Amino acid sequence: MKKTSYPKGDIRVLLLEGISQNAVDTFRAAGYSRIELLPQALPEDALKRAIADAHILGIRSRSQLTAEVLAQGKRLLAVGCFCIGTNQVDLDAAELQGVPVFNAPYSNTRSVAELVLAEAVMLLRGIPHKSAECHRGGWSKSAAGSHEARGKTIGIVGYGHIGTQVGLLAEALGMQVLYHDIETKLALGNARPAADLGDLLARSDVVTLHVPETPATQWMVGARELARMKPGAHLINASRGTVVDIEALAATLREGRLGGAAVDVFPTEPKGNSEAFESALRGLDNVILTPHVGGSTLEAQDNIGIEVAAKLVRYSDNGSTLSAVNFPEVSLPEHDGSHRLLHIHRNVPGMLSQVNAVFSSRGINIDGQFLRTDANVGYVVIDVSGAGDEQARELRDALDSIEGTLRTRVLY
Ligand SMILES: NC(=O)c1ccc[n+]([C@@H]2O[C@H](COP(=O)([O-])OP(=O)(O)OC[C@H]3O[C@@H](n4cnc5c(N)ncnc54)[C@H](O)[C@@H]3O)[C@@H](O)[C@H]2O)c1
Ligand SMILES: O=C(O)CC[C@@H](O)C(=O)O
Repeated sequence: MKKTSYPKGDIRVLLLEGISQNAVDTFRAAGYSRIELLPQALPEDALKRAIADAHILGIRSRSQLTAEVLAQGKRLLAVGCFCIGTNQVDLDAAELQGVPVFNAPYSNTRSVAELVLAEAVMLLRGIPHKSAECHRGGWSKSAAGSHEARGKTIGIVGYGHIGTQVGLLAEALGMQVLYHDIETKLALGNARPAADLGDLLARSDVVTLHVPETPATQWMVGARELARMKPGAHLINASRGTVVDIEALAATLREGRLGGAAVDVFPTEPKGNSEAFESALRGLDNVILTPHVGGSTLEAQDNIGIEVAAKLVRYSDNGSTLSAVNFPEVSLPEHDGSHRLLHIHRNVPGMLSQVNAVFSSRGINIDGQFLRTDANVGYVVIDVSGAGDEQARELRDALDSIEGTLRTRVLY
């Protein structure tokens, strides 16, 4: 294990929102010891205080890392979202602060897909309503409104990692699979693209949403879209709460136009398990309500813990930003020389020549240099041999004084 310039024992890792113990174990195995694991998200003020002391911050979907919150993270090196979605982080603000953000793009995909398929079957059979009646002492043994999934059409909006898995599972049950995506997607199995969203809504018995939260997906299913769905069809949303207009959905369900719905995500979600859940959908028997647990299986959380912690360790130890969601991606080899320096800067012309001048003007030969840029930021990693620790610190200070520098580190 290469010794880092900043001792690992001093690097503070703060993990919020009940992240898996596997993450802690991964950090410990890599030599990190100052790890704090909290079961809940923090309110804004507490989050601002906590981020001020953290070098590495791990969150899930509840912690809102706005530009204002991030600005308190003066020591912050990296953020890990121990989930798929990264909409809770102001990614541009993080990047311009020199902070890469990592996530787990696949580890809970299967968990979401399994839940969605199970909900599709339950809704097609009218089980939520029947179950609620039984709980009240009722007994409506009847086949009316109960359907097999076989032969029915499932319409998948957002045919990405989760959407394609849902499609494959649904096809195994004998369902017809239609999908709509803004990108051209390879159809798996016998799935077929719909002409557009309206076409998908009009032809599906079950519509399931698997898009990310973006300006284009905000309220993408409202009264107009619900009106285009087949009478008696079902809607499933396990994507993000801002994708569906919940009031419009509740009104449509009350009118009896749709058969039912399963909703896992909401425009406003409780910050923790002790906060009350409010929604216009509460009390509707034909709606399955779940507390944002689509990806919450032990299998998924354990895998996510390892995956994201490993990415954070790799960045902290080695400088690699491979698979960061907001940052130029650099995959770095191990380096046997004396020092590795990181320079993160605004992507403006002339930066690299100024960086190189810092080394050439001191007669220091560069062993290896790795540069990647995106529209906002450039990330350059410089490996050198033969420089002493004192000289490495002096090089860092010289790099720091280049105008447009966002962050500089001597990694080792
Ligand atoms: N409920 C949960 O616990 C849970 C768990 C995991 C993920 N999620 C949510 O599910 C979302 C999807 O996850 P994924 O891994 O499949 O993501 P993904 O990026 O693999 O797939 C998303 C797909 O949506 C498409 N898309 C984007 N904008 C669109 C639009 N306006 N119209 C149609 N298609 C559009 C993309 O092209 C992409 O194919 C995540 O962004 C996350 O918000 C929720
Ligand atoms: O675990 C969470 O809080 C979020 C789960 C899910 O919405 C995701 O984006 O992966």
